[in-house]
Amino acid sequence: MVPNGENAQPVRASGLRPPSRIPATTGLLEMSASDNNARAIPPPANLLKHKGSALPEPAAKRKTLAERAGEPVRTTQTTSRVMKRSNTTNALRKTSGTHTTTSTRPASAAAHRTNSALPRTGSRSALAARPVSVTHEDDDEDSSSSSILPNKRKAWDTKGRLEDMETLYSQLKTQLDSAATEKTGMEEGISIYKARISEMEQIRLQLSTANQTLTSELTETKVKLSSVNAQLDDMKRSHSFEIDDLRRKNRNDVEDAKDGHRKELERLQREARDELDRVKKDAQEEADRANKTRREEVAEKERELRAELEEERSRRLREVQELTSQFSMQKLTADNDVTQKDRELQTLRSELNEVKANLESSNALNTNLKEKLTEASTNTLTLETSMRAMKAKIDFLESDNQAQSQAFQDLNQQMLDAQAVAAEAKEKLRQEETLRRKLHNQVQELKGNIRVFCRVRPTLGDEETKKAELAFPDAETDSKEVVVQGPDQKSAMGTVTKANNNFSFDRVFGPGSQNGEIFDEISQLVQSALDGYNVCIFCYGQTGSGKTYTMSSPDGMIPSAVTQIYETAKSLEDKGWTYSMEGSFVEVYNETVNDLLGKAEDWNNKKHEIRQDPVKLKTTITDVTTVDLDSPTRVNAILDQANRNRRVAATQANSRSSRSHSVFILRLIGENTMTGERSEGTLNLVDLAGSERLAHSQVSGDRLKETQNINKSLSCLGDVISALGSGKDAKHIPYRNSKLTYLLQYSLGGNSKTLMFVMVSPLQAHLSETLTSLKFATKVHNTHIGTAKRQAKVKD
Ligand SMILES: Nc1ncnc2c1ncn2[C@@H]1O[C@H](COP(=O)(O)OP(=O)(O)OP(=O)(O)O)[C@@H](O)[C@H]1O
Repeated sequence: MVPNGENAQPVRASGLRPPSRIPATTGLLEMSASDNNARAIPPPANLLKHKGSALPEPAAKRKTLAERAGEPVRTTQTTSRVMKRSNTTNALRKTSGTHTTTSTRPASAAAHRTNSALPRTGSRSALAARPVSVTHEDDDEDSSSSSILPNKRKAWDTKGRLEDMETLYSQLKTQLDSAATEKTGMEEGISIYKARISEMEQIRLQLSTANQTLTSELTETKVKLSSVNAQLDDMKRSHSFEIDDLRRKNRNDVEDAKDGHRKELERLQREARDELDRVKKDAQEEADRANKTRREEVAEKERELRAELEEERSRRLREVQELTSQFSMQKLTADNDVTQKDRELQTLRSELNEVKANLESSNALNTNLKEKLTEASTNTLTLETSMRAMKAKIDFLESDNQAQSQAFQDLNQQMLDAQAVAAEAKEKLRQEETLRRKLHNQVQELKGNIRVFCRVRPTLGDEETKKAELAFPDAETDSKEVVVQGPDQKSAMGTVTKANNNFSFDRVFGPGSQNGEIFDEISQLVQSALDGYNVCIFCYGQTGSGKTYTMSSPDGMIPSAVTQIYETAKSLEDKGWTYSMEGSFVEVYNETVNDLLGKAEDWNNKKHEIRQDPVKLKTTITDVTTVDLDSPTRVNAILDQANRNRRVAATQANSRSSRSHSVFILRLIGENTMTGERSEGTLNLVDLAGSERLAHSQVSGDRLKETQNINKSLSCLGDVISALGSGKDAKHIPYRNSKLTYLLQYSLGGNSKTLMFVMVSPLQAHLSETLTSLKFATKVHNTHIGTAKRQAKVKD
């Protein structure tokens, strides 16, 4: 419907015409809905994003009119609803008497104005005029508006159908009007934008003018700055010139002053030299004069002295001549006296010779008489003896001949009896020795073939204050127990307690024990070795617990054993036994056998192999040095040699004794010439490497290898002992798992006697290792190993 004159609105500032009015009957409802919708529509997202911008945003993309016209009915309906809403709003406003000036501003322009810098007037009206999205209310509305047309017209109701057509036409018209209005609104928007652009252009021009002004100011300032810099440079230059001048002047002054001083110095030196020369000359002249005077004085004095000397000499000569004449007179008198005395002396001598001759002849006579007397008494004695012999011969010849021969027979019988008794006694003695050996072995067996002794070393130096709590409850009686107070233990209640760990062994030696006392206990085992058993005594314990002290010190087990063996062998000689003793000393280091009596330098080149003889139950090591122990003192030389070699092999961080096992092997071969018996025993004295368990993670390289090997060999030793204890067959004992156990194969187990010393350090710091060692020793102590067999046989 074309807007009529009544609906024409006054021309607003924007120049837009208001939309045509629609009937007021539906206007209220429409207004509410569209108004609400307008408020409910959020600003487009791109507007929110650019809130801060002062420039107008381009219109949101919307469909062109042509596009909208091409859309189906729904689009048309929407457009018509918008138009209706606009009209309704305007109608309402008109009714309420409110005159708005910008009620028909295009929705897009109004929406954009929300964030634009343009003046905000009538935004609400503009929103009200904006097309809105379809709602359910709109749907209702559509249905009510479509009800304008009768749903069904009779075919013959041409008039009615014509009315419908008209109605549709009027609606289309309204729609076209509305599109034209919208177009006008958009044009108006464009003109506003243009105005705004020109405004902005003006601002830009102003800004560029301001910019130019500022640029020119900046240029001016720069120029000023450069002139100031130039001035500053000038000042600097002039200042430096001044300084240079001053320096030059100063240098010149200094040089002048130096020159002056040098000249003055030269002058003074010259003067001093002249003065010196003059003084020297004067002194020389003075000296020459003085010399001359002195020489003259000396010459005068010399002349005087010569005259005096001449005078004295002539006086003395005169005196000598007088004395010579006196002397010749006296000499003459004396010569006369001497001649007279000589004559008297000759007379006396002849008298003396005469007396001497008389004496000699009387002496010779005396000797002659004595000899004759002795000869006579000897003759007398000889005669007496021969007379007595003659008398005895006469008596014997006169006695009974038969009694004589009886006495002879008795004597012979007595001698035979004595020999028989002696033979019987010897046999008894031999039997007793055999019995003693048997009984000794029985006693050893009763004690068990593996025994464990514990030794606690004393504290040394300042260690007294660092002691752990160790007690020996039965020290006065059996000496078999040791109690070790464990580390602090915190209970759940927070109370701290210390547990007592009780250990019991075959014998416990406290810190006061001496090596001699300990040897008394093991001497029986040494005796067993002499009797033909294989014996193994080893010391187990952590580094510094006293293993080497117990084994190798001068009164330790090795020297004492050798001395005992030597003494016993000597005493057994009476019983028909002769012994030979051979010793070798090896170390097992990193699963390699080294000869401690060889040369340490050869250790890397010489390989020693362990060979087992299962028939003779004998172990030998190839290429190892064997020493005949023909005297007990020889053992000291052996120990010294071994120590020297170990010192050579030791490294800075590694004392060899703590990191290797040493084995002193003593082979004892006894033969009894009386009985034909033969025995072969071996005594192994082993000083094990430090048993402290080092964590592999703490070490690397050579030290790691050492640690692994020590740990391995000690655990193999434990395995062998426990396998022996479990009564396994010899074939299943893991001797081969380490060089140490393989070396000791025939000295550990059923065929031998074993003694283990567990060495204990008394220090608190070593408490944990102490407990570990004692627990290991307890396991060994609880092991029962089968009966030992003697390596003895009767010679063929
Ligand atoms: N019973 C003891 N009486 C006096 N001193 C002792 C005794 N036992 C050990 N010592 C001393 O303690 C120190 C350590 O002893 P020793 O060298 O024998 O220990 P170790 O266990 O053999 O150590 P390593 O494993 O390093 O060879 C030495 O100085 C030694 O003289």
